[in-house]
Amino acid sequence: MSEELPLVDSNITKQTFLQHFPLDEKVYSLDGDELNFLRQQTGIGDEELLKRHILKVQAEAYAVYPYPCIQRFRFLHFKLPKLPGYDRLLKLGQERPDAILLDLGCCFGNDVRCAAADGFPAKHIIASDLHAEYWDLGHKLFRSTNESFPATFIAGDVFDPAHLAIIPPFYSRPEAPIPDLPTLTSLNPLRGHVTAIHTSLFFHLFGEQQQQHVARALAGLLSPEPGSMIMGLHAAHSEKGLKHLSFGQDDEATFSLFGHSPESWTELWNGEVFKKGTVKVDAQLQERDSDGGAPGSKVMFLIWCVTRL
Ligand SMILES: C[S@@+](CC[C@H](N)C(=O)[O-])C[C@H]1O[C@@H](n2cnc3c(N)ncnc32)[C@H](O)[C@@H]1O
Repeated sequence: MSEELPLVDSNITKQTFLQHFPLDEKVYSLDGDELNFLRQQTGIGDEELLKRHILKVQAEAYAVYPYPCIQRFRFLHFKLPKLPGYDRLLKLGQERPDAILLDLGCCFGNDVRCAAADGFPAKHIIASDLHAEYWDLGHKLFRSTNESFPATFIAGDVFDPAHLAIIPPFYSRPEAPIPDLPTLTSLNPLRGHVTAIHTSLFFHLFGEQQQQHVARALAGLLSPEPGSMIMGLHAAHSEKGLKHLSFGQDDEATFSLFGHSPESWTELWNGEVFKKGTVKVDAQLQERDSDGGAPGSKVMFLIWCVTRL
């Protein structure tokens, strides 16, 4: 298994996360579409009861691993539905009978649950994460079962070749047939068959070489059909490199975060990962609230989509 959170300096440990990100009801926020979605999915109409339900599941998830995004309730907030390629993705789900959507680093899976509610066939959705517990907690959070939300979950480490090995991208249809999704135990049999891959708040967990590794590994899964896409958002920089950012509720520690710029991210996908000219890369920076810094502090996020031409 890879070591988790290699982005943080080695002196920052799980213990340090717990110290700097104590669970705190005050950072709870849920409104608009996300509140309505949670109400609809859970059947809990009362806002206070819903909040108690969420806090209970959050505490269980935090005990699995104390990700700042769990402490900051990011698992309730939509990422995929707000990405520019989302409508195209839903269309692919409707138009391609064999369309498959993969969410990598899915955590509770709120984004793919929204895609399913918006019409992407749930049986054609694969979600994957290092921690299977998060997926189970997703069922608890959304009060669902494998029957009511029949997406396939596959636990695994993205750096484990037995789960996801690096192979060159496909430029013609793979010979191997599409596997029976519910029987999958790793991502490898999906090579060349995945129509759309979503991965948010994920790449920034890793350094430069690991980001390149993940990009190559995902490229080998993507279908060669024009329009197939890989998309997501994560913290990045206006210039490629390592940056020291303050860390924790009180900004008292620092950590270094490797980030691509929109230009270097585009070059990575169009030329290094895929043959130049075979994909279109949209990548733009947006300033957003930081999950890692003190409340109110901002970081740049890369919002991106790689589409097969
Ligand atoms: C910061 S969370 C983001 C979750 C979700 N995508 C979101 O946007 O809310 C990162 C997720 O990546 C998972 N993860 C971390 N390292 C991983 C690895 N090596 N392989 C697979 N998943 C990993 C974590 O368990 C966690 O659920």
